[in-house]
Amino acid sequence: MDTIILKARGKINLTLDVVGKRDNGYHDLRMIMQTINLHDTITITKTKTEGIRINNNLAWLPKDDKNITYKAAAKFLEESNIKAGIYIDIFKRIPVAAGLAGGSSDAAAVLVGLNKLFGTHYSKRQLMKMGVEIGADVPFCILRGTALAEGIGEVLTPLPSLPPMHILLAKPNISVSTASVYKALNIAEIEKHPETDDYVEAIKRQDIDYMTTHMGNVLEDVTIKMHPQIEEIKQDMIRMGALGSMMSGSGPTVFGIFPSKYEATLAAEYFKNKCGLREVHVTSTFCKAKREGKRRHERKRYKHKHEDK
Ligand SMILES: C[C@](O)(CO)[C@H](O)COP(=O)(O)OP(=O)(O)OC[C@H]1O[C@@H](n2ccc(N)nc2=O)[C@H](O)[C@@H]1O
Ligand SMILES: Nc1ncnc2c1ncn2[C@@H]1O[C@H](COP(=O)(O)OP(=O)(O)OP(=O)(O)O)[C@@H](O)[C@H]1O
Repeated sequence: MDTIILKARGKINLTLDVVGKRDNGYHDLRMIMQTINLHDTITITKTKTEGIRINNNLAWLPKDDKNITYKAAAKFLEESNIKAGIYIDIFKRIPVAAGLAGGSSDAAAVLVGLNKLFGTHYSKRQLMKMGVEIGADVPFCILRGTALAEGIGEVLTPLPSLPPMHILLAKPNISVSTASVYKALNIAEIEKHPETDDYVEAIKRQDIDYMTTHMGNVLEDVTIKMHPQIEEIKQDMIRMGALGSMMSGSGPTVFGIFPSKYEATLAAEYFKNKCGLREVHVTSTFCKAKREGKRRHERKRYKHKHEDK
């Protein structure tokens, strides 16, 4: 195998709490993360000439060692002591610098893809360990699904899959640097912390009503102070029928959970046409259990087919 194509899915934070600050500036978190189906497509090809080459479909996105996928590939080659040539093509759909872990997910896909391409058989845990050195969200992007994330985001406890939910993403026409949001946060000034443990229980009993009405993100106040239009988008989403709406990660993307794809699509038209937002997507929550069930089924079918011969 010389080429592999992977889906690098984004994420939303259903809750995000900051519980401490480390000497190196990083923050201790407790947050519930959820993979969404909106994805970038990553194609990795082995090449004859040694080195890492990158291409992507956005004119302004780095194509050199500034691209996070370069760092992921370099880390993998260093860890595995492999000397090889790699070409990475990225087709971006996930908005950049948006709070949706677009870059982190690309990096995660590169680690997973190279592991398959070179047959190195690293475990998921080993890949996640490599991943955290590239970015705090990378381990979750390797794990995927629904999870409680602690530490700086890398201590992950998988949670039961959520029932499929319709998600609308609306990004104001601005980009926000994650570092600047964490820098501006004053932990002592946090007014309301999300009830993370109660939220975990609600996920366990699949209580959608609780899940849509008890989301909370302590970074919201910080980013909204910088860009008040985030609050307007949140309120518009509720007015347009969202069961709940919140900023994802450090922002500025706002997501809404809608009762149907139809209502999410109507609201999307409003944000695109009436508010002039350029990056609006209707997507859904990624169900890991369903995906793994499908894979088991495919393996079984493959086995049957070959045993019949
Ligand atoms: C906001 C979230 O997306 C929520 O899921 C993540 O916490 C951010 O994860 P990320 O973008 O992968 O983070 P990194 O690329 O490792 O770090 C970006 C910047 O965010 C800050 N950062 C990140 C994670 C963390 N637990 N504490 C932090 O203070 C650091 O100052 C760092 O300079
Ligand atoms: N493959 C990539 N995809 C997206 N951004 C990249 C990539 N490589 C480098 N970057 C740089 O990383 C920064 C933002 O990354 P990213 O899109 O992961 O942020 P984010 O949406 O805020 O994610 P997170 O929720 O993890 O903070 C931008 O400055 C961008 O130029």
